[in-house]
Amino acid sequence: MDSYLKNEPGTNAKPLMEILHDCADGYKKFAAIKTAVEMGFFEQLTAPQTLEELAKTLRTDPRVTANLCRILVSLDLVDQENDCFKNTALSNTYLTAGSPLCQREVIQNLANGLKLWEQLTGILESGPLVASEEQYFANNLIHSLAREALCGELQRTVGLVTRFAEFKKAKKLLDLGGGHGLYAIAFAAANPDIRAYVYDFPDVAKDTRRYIREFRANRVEVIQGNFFQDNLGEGYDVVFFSSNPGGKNPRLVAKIYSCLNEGGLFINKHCFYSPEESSKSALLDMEWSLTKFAGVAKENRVYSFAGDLFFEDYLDLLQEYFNILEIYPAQDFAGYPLSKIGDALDSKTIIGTKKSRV
Ligand SMILES: C[S@@+](CC[C@H](N)C(=O)[O-])C[C@H]1O[C@@H](n2cnc3c(N)ncnc32)[C@H](O)[C@@H]1O
Repeated sequence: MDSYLKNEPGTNAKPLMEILHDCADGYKKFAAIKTAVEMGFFEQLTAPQTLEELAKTLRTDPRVTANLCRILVSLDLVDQENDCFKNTALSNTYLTAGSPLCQREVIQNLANGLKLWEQLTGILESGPLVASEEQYFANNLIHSLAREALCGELQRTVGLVTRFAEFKKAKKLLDLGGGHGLYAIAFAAANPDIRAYVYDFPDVAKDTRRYIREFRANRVEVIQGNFFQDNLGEGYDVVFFSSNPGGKNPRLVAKIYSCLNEGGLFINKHCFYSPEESSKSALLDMEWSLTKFAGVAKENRVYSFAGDLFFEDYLDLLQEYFNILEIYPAQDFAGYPLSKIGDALDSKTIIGTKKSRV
């Protein structure tokens, strides 16, 4: 044992210490931002305040409050001028409750993910936690997706679709597995002739209606159903299908084809795999495998479900039903590098028109 006391280790500890330092640093910064959001720091700091004023209004300990403010200054979320602190443009836009772009749901969603990671030992021993798809999506996920999409992905995606002549003359649009419905809402806003329908599970409908009210979208309605089992309706000029179980599933292609009018647009926006691709991210794969759905079976890679096709095979199938107009890579529309966990990386948006006969 003496040799451990006398001699420095033969293997340098620095790489390990760097990993651990980054982990601890990230965790502390996340806790600081989450706490500041939850305690209302950013609402207070829309106007300059001294530490004493801030601590008094928030009823917080002045010394700990001072330290939190210093962290927020180091992260460029708060500016300090003399004795006063106030929000930067970044936190004013994305961290104050009144802003439609407020990302507090994203922060909550990240925290929900971390809580799952805390159960990793139990999950390793006993297997993934089970949720029904309906419950899983009815928690905070769609709110997080909604607010994150508003940071750029939604506007870019809508911009890709609205340039097509078929969209300009469309009257009826289906946002399949639309969740928050913001895509349907934005499409309806871009074309005053469109009536849009957001199709999702019954448990999600009340949340979709909240967004419809928030954005005063009076030409957007909700359809409740399970798209694997139920009818999708008919007579659509556009079907938009983004980030869903079933997005790469061959069973839904003919169903989507049937609900479209002749020449109608199908937009499929999903994260695809090629046969030689084993993983997009080990961390995302792990988080994906911490839970499983009661209905649709997940595969081991992030955003993969049993029965999914590889990109080339799915495209071959689509081409039997649709004339493919464009395939846009992720950088043309996705949130990355805005995306909170880089999970939009490698998505594609495929746009096609319905063939007259198959
Ligand atoms: C990841 S969210 C995507 C929401 C939105 N399309 C977007 O791109 O941000 C998936 C949505 O599909 C819905 N969904 C999943 N499976 C479904 C099914 N079988 N039938 C109807 N909706 C479903 C979920 O409830 C959820 O709202």
